[in-house]
Amino acid sequence: MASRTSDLVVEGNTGHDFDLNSLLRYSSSNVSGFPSSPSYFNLSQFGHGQSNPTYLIEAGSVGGSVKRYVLRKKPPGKLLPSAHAVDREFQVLHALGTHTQVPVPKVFCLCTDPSVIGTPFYIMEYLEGRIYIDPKLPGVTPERRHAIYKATAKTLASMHSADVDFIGLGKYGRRDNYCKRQVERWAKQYVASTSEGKPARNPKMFALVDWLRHHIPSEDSSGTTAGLVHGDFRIDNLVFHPVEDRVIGILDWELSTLGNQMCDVAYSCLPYIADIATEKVQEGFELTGIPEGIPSQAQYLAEYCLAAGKPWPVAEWKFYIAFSLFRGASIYAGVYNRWILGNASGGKRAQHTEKLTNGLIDSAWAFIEQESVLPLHSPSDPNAQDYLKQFGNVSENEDLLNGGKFVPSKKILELRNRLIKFMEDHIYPMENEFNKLAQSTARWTVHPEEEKLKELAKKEGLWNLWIPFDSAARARKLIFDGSNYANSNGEHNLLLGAGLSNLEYGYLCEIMGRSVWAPQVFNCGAPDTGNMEVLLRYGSKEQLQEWLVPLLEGKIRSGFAMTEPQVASSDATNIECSIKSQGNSYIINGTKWWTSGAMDPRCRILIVMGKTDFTAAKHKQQSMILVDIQTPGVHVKRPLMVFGFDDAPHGHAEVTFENVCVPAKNILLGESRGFEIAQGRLGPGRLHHCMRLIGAAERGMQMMAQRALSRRVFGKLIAEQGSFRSDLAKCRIEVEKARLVVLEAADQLDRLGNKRARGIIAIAKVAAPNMALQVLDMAMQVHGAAGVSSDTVLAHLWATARTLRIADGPDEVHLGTIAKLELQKAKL
Ligand SMILES: Cc1cc2nc3c(=O)[nH]c(=O)nc-3n(C[C@H](O)[C@H](O)[C@H](O)COP(=O)(O)OP(=O)(O)OC[C@H]3O[C@@H](n4cnc5c(N)ncnc54)[C@H](O)[C@@H]3O)c2cc1C
Repeated sequence: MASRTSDLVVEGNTGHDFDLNSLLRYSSSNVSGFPSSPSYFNLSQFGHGQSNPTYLIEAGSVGGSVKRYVLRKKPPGKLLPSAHAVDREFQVLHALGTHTQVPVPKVFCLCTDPSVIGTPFYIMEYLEGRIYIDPKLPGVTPERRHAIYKATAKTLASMHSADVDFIGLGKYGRRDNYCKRQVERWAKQYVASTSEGKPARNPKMFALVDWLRHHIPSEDSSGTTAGLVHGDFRIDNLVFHPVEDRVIGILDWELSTLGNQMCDVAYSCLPYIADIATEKVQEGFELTGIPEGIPSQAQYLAEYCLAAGKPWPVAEWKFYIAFSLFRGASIYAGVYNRWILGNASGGKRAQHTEKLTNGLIDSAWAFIEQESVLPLHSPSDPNAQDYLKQFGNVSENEDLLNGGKFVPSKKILELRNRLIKFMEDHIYPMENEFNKLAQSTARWTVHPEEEKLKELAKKEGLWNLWIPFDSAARARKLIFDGSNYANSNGEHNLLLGAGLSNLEYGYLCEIMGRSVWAPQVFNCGAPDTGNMEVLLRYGSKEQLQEWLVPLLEGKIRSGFAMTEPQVASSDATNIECSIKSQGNSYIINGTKWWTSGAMDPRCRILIVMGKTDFTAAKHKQQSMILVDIQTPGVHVKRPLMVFGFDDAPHGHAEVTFENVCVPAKNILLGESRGFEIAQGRLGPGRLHHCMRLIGAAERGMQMMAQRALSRRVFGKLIAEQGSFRSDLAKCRIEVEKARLVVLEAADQLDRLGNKRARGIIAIAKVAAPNMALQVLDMAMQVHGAAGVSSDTVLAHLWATARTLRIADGPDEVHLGTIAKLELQKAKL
């Protein structure tokens, strides 16, 4: 049974005696939204946990609701060196909460002044949810147990995928030799907690230290498994949503640092090995039987490895588990010592921790002495021979038949079929009509049928499918109060998409790419998706409400203005547009071109990249700012042509900015953060182009084959000509190769994030346009003169594909990235 967060409060026990008035004064001035002179102010201590004392603050004014916050402080008294650093907890929570979708409580303020309540503390958001104290999950159905463990593995993987350099935690700790340093650190702590007059020392602990020193995995020194480490990642440090089986907050970051992430993974697996809730420490699930529904250790680990992109750790697992048990033993020895000294924050429970310490040491030795501790291969590896032996014949195993890496799920197949039908029923039949208007004098107007099709797409649930579930989570929290959003007449109109991963979207985006007219009908067109992604990831609540919501609704469109005619813009450090701070405003001056979408009559907002500081470091000069296209001084000068296509009514415009004055609140993320945002925007946006290019190529393949089967040349169908058959086959090979690369890139983007997936994204961005050009060129060839005319869609698809060897970074830039990573690998 889960405990509600509020159940964990111990009534009347504030543990320590500190000045409540002083705390109230401090909170009123430093916590945003805190009642200024509350008529009700109460403090109660959370009983769970042995670490930094944690309190529930409740404050309310007459007639208003009671607001809840959580205070976490350093314990009083003499402490072990470097322990209980609440300032570090605050730092990591702030970084993750601001820059990632990793679920953490929002932090409000850090107070390092001991005069306020005696020791440093910070105040954070109170999360109402469920906490599972017992990892056996008693009273929970098997299905939910399974979901809870799966969510735990995925949450750990998402936290481990945080790009520490990007989120400002690059110096949060040393990355290499983590285990080496940790073994010494906890050995020292154990010695400090056990000595004359203190708890007795256990000689097996020193033998364990020795074993660990000799078995540190080589990846520990190379740093290949390094990143953000939580240090105490276990199920009872997670707050689950009140009703859904997903994590809404990771708590207790006291031991967090940078280092070897496999230590976190092993630590989270300890319930399989040891039961620290009872004195029978050595009886983990693997011995007592895994409660129904909870995955086996190997399955849990496989879930994590798959989500985090980590290799199966069979060779190193003995070390990591033994290390976790050793570290646990040392921590509990410290708790027991504090209990003896009278300042353990967990109260009476601490008196049992000596037994726990020794039990963990015994568990470590029992584990080390086992012959094998994990199956040779991950259960998710379909080639795993021992898995097959364990689970029987491959052909009888549905998971293996249906669950290959690039086999879409039933949900995606169903969406894909609906999308294909929509294309056949509504898009292809309208292409001629749309084209006609786009070539007429009324070209810069929107065809009324397009808006009708948008409504239809919404009704059919084919709307905003591009939104990755993690980006949706932020918007849901910031603007929709945690709920999905349906329009007032209750139609199937989920504005935040269908909760898909980038990989899942790949199977759908490809279908949209078969027609240049399709993406915008599903609100999945460029540059809107990239711009919405920027707002979803980096926009403030106000910016989201003003601009993101109408974009999500498809009521307005947007442009992204970075490229400038006078400088080589593939290197964005060259851009010259100036964004000057002036009082409460920014003044923008510059000329942009190729601002796609700026000609569209529905275009209302531009994201402009310019320089706020021409003297700063090269990548810190740039910022991005939101500019309402109707602001005085914004001049949309002319549409640019791509091989004779102006892509009306959307268009690619030259736009000048003449003393354009916008409010300071329009800056995105803050000054000098332009490059950071560009990196976040470009990964998914680039891949969407690649996905659509696969679809464009498939359309070319289909048209080419149909033409070849119906057109006779020199007495034979083209399809009967040997040279054609060989070319067709080569095209198919290219399409399949490129599709695999694009799906792999989407999968890596989901699992590893933008930065770590940059190599494969660059490969996809070069491979997809070049493949599409080859296939469409062949399709045009087979169509003869008709192929290069505007009587078929081929020329337009080809022209669009050709621009993508330049737009979103020319091939050469991506080739440079690929080569750089390749050379780096060789240097390791
Ligand atoms: C249809 C279309 C739509 C676009 N939409 C937008 C938009 O919405 N918003 C926006 O801001 N921009 C947009 N662009 C602009 C596009 O992103 C830029 O054209 C692109 O970044 C290249 O910049 P540039 O044109 O200034 O070329 P330059 O930077 O001058 O580069 C020219 C050439 O130099 C070579 N080169 C560059 N770097 C290297 C290198 N490292 N090694 C070797 N050779 C190199 C390449 O051959 C490259 O093509 C669009 C472009 C097109 C064609």
